[in-house]
Amino acid sequence: MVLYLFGPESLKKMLNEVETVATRNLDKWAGQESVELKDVTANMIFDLTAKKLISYDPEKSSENLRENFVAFIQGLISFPLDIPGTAYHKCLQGRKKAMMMLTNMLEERRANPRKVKSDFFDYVLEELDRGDTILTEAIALDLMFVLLFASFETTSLAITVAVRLLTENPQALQKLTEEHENIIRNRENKESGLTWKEYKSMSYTFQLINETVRLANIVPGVFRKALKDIKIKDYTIPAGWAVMVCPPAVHLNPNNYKDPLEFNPSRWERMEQKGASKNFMAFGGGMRFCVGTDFTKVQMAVFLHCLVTKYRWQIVRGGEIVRTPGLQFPNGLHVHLTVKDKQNQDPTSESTFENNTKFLNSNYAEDDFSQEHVKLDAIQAPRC
Ligand code: HEM
Repeated sequence: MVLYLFGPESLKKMLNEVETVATRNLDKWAGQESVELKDVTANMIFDLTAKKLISYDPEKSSENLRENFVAFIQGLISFPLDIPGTAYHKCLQGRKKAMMMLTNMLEERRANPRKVKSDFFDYVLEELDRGDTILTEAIALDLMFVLLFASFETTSLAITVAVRLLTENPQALQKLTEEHENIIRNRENKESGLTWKEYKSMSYTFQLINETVRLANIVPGVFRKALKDIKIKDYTIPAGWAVMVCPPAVHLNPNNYKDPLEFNPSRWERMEQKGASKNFMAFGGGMRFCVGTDFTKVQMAVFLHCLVTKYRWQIVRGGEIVRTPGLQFPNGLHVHLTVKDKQNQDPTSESTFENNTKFLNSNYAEDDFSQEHVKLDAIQAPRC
């Protein structure tokens, strides 16, 4: 069912819409003194996903659906003390309010069914009305909640990490910019939007996305249950035990990745880039492999295409990373964006990098990815 929304056919149709949304937003942000990238990209992605899922329009709604998800996320891993003021209480309240909004929408949709299916809710309703379905209303509402929650926080974090890494790595930015400028250069009609063929040709971009999520480790742990006794070296995990798999332990292991703390998108040239493997599980693996992987890649690739072909940027504030244990930018990543042509300056030019490098050195010389890995080691200590 989820493939109606995030399968290849649907993504092909969505490509131009994703590009229009990214272009419109970047254009708006470039007119401002600075924007906090994590927040604005989360907003952008939430609005697009919520429109596709439930035709949600923040301009027309009296309630702020995203606010409830933000409260939910902030208390997701917190001390379970349910009294007003605690993160856990806000988390429960956020989920309750978001679920209430979704339930009301479902009831309203039931009362006024649409003739033409136009969003994911319509497919869910059709499935619910089938006599032989295993889907219940409660599961359907949970699914909508999970899809909304999983879509915007993860991808906006990945975009923000990618921009920070690109800022620190001029050669990678240069290579990425060349790939995207070539796409436009080789086009017959320079004004036309991205095609699926062009999207599929972005080989360096896909390497960069893999390298970003490998280092970012946005999901620090996934859970499984041992269905039978499992022997690993001299240990046995008894049947029935819960197992927490820590992707960072795999992604930062020098036996799997040479110089694992180094941001080196080109390392993926010789590696399998799709799906999951025992050395790459940023999107999980097996039966529960992330259903939003392709959607995320479309969003990231298209956003980066629009960014590097039309804009240059400078980090003006924030950028520090902490893990609680999920990756966070506690002070955001504030960037000043300018349209390239206006400045008549290449985004990879010396002065841009000098400015950014000066900023990064002065503001978080102590806080680079290797610092984060120290923190990650602590998280990984009790790993299986
Ligand atoms: C950078 C972006 C993303 C990352 C790093 C990520 C990571 C993951 C991981 C590690 C899992 C596996 C959990 C497990 O194995 O137990 C997962 C599952 C899932 N993801 Fe994502 N995800 C991303 C984007 C998205 C998006 C955009 C959506 C939806 C629009 C999404 C929806 C889901 C859902 C529904 C599952 C559960 C699948 C299942 O249990 O069958 N994710 N994701």
